[in-house]
Amino acid sequence: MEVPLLTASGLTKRYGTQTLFEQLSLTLHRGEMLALLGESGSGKSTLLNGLAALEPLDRGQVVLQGRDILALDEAGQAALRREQLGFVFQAFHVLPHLTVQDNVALPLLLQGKPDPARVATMLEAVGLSSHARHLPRQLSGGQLQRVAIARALVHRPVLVLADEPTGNLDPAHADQVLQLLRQQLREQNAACLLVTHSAHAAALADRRLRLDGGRLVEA
Ligand SMILES: Nc1ncnc2c1ncn2[C@@H]1O[C@H](COP(=O)(O)OP(=O)(O)OP(=O)(O)O)[C@@H](O)[C@H]1O
Repeated sequence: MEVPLLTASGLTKRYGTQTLFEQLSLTLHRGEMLALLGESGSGKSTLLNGLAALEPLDRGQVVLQGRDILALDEAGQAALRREQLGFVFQAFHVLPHLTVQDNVALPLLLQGKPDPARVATMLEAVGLSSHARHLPRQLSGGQLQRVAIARALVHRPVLVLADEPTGNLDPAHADQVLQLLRQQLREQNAACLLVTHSAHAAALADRRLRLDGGRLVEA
């Protein structure tokens, strides 16, 4: 059996006396898209952010390609996020004053590895070559979400963390964005953890887990 890309174990998060989840385990393999479902407030976003050390967990280990993310110091975690992770959120986090191509180029610039050819390839892949020099305000919601996907993948991350990436989109555009994400993951042999309320999005994943009462169950 192939070694998992990511192995998380013992994940525990409490707010005061409330235990959001306790002793959760999770594995992800390369090329895999795993959907994370669960009611509002069940802790999906907290878990997603916890895996990337964007939110402190009370306990747990998150081993990505042999390295325990939570055991790294802050600089080490930031470097790992920059180099190995890609993020897609519902609110896009597309920077309003940068053109589409500059937004997509950002992860490469942050690593000191500018690569205009790679940016052009990603814009082509998401069907936005003709919008390269546009500003975000000139784009539709679906187009913005495609910018976010291009940016999340431009630096070839091994793991993409996506939190409701289609939450703002109509079904046709949601489907387009998800298919695109899938295709890009496959091409790069990367994995994706996809937090979603959408049954349709979940159906496109390889595997589905539900966070329910602090436990992860097959969905
Ligand atoms: N800083 C905080 N202090 C106390 N409680 C918090 C804090 N942050 C989040 N919570 C609680 O943790 C719970 C889980 O929140 P989280 O955003 O992870 O849920 P979710 O499953 O992603 O929800 P949704 O589907 O609505 O986005 C919520 O009940 C929330 O109120």
